Amino acid sequence: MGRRAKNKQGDPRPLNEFQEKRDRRDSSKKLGKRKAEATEEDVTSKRPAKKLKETEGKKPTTKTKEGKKVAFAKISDSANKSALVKDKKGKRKQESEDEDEDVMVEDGGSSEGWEDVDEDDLKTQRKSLFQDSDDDADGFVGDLDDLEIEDDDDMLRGPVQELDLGSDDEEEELVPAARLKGKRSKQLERPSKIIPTGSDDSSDSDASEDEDDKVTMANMEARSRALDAKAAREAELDLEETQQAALEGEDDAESFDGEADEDGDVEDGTEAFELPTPEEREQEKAAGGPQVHIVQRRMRECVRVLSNLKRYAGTGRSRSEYIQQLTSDIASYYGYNEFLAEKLFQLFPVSEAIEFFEANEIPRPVTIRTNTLRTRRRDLAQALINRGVNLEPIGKWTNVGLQVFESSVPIGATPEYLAGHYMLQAASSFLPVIALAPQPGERVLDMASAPGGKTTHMAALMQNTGVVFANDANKARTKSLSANVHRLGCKNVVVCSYDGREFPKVMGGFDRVLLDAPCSGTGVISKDASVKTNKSDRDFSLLSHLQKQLILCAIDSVTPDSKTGGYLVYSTCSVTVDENEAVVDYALRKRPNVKLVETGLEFGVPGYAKYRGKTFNPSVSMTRRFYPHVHNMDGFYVAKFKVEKRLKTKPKEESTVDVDTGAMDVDGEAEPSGFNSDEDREYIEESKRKAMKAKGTPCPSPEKACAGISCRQGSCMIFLPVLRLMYFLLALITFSFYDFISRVYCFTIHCAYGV
Ligand SMILES: C[S@@+](CC[C@H](N)C(=O)[O-])C[C@H]1O[C@@H](n2cnc3c(N)ncnc32)[C@H](O)[C@@H]1O
Repeated sequence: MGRRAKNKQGDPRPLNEFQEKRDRRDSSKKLGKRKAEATEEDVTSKRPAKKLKETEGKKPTTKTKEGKKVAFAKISDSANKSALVKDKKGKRKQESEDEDEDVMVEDGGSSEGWEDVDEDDLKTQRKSLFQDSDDDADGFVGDLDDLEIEDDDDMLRGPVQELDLGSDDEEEELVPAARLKGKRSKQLERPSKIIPTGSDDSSDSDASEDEDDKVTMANMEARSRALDAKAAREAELDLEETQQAALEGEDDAESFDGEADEDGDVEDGTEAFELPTPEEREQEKAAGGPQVHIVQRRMRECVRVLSNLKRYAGTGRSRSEYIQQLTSDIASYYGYNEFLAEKLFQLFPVSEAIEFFEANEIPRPVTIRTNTLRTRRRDLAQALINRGVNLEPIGKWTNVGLQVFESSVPIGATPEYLAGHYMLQAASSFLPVIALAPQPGERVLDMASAPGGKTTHMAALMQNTGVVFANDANKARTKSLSANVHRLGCKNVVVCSYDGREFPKVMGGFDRVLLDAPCSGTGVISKDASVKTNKSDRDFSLLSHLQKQLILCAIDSVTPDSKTGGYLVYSTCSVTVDENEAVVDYALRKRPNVKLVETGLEFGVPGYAKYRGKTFNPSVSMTRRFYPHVHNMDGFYVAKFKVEKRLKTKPKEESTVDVDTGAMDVDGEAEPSGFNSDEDREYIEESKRKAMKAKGTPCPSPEKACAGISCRQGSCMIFLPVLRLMYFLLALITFSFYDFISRVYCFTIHCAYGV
């Protein structure tokens, strides 16, 4: 429930609150505690309509019991217990279906909680939803520029799948001989809903029993007594089970986290966990991969051991061996390639890493952005509610975002959508535009803009004044960009298609530039699971290199003389350090005329100023990271730069800087090039020369001909005049020599013949 509750739409925690929570977490170090906290959040993040329903004739005591039963079902280690719980759950469902509905709302994971919102609820919502504007918003959300309408159901289903590291037996029951073959996520083989529903098969059994044995006047009294006795027995069992669940829940939670309790002691009787031997691993492989429940148990054990290696590690085993086993199991359990599983695992403390991987299995909420060029959020919400769309403002941090919970119409094809009243857009995509804060009348560049979610947002903030150059290197993608620009009625947008690295040569002098860079997409794995397997070390190197080139060109496109701006925002939908902090740090080193400034975003985790032995510029902590498991939005990164006038001094020599800061370079080698100073000119000249050669045009000048061969621009500047002088002298000498010879010849002729 803890993780599920966290992934439920809730207010984005502001940075300080998030940090407080982290501090609390660090001090308590108990998953049990996290669960308790999450429960509180869960209650506060419930939607108004459901709250209304809960207060109508519900039995809170039963609700609590049910909730605990769910927890028990999840964490139970015994197959018998598990079966018992399921059986009993079914019975309870028969007794009261309403109760189940409440439980689901409370657990916050299931769509059923919202499926039967009736007219009255909708009316109540209509009245209350926007009366106090954003103030009642509890939300946080995900990216949907390319939302498939068929996926709506999935997107709306809510977070019901989760790694249940303590429910091995249930898993076994459902997938008896499931083995981890290949890279397919085992999440897919898990039940889509852990929370019991009204359609539970077992719920019917009692009914049929009762029907067989018909009620007559004669047996009525006896039956009634029997039913009373049965109810009393069940109540007793319920109580017993609830207490047991509470106890085991705590135990399991602690053993999952493997962390010490409040006194700093660990559970008594916990034994060391022995890793499988190489032979055992071979056997496992030969048998077609480990079974799901074995992997789950091993992951849980490794997490526990890593929390206190000294105490729980097997004899002679090192931390790295447990980490290796854990990342390998994460890779097979969630379907990642081992390289990426390890790369992402390294970003977080051990138990948080599991939460991150879990969150990637859950779709982020559906969100839309009101196009203020065409309508107001309140009017849009009303229009959509009238069409049967169940929605709510996203959160206080945006006054244009709406989260869609449920819709009886395809949200990407309503008349309002077609009329450009909104954009289907992930909440994370709002962030870089909010950070950039383009002003009316400015000249703005969106360097990598297709399909235009952020471009159209900027145009709206600028109230259709000034100009936004919406560029994208991919011509095909500029079609959807243009379509969106037209649909949303943006009149201040110019669409163009250049490689971003050609800026500012093609045009420059912008007040603000947004570089929403092409990236690996490790922040949007819940939307595109192919990222799990198709990214290699080389991809990250190439992307990081491209991002470094683009960011320098983006910086150079900003005019430091801007009266109102002079800003660049760099963003990615990736969580890796190579694509984020390393790129930002590189830009700071290569362009001494820029500095990082606060993004102005109210929440987000500070960027890494140090990471795995690398030290970046300390100001990198001003950048912001966003995570699915923390903010319930796509993984995202935002950095904001202020561009100032160039100083005469040259940027520090790369090698020195690398030694100083230990910052990462492309492919781990010396940085190949930026687009900068004398060094860059050489590369530019070379590419010009190549382009001219390709066109069959002769190279226009000796400088250009020699650029890119081996000489540097600086040495050419000295060498060429010397060479020219030598030619001149040689010519003079040659001329003088010929002149002398011809004179001698003339003199001889004159003497000999007297002519
Ligand atoms: C993350 S997407 C941009 C999303 C866009 N900002 C939005 O909000 O809708 C990155 C874009 O960069 C474009 N791209 C890739 N390489 C590029 C380059 N060298 N120059 C400019 N754009 C590039 C891709 O075609 C892609 O559309």
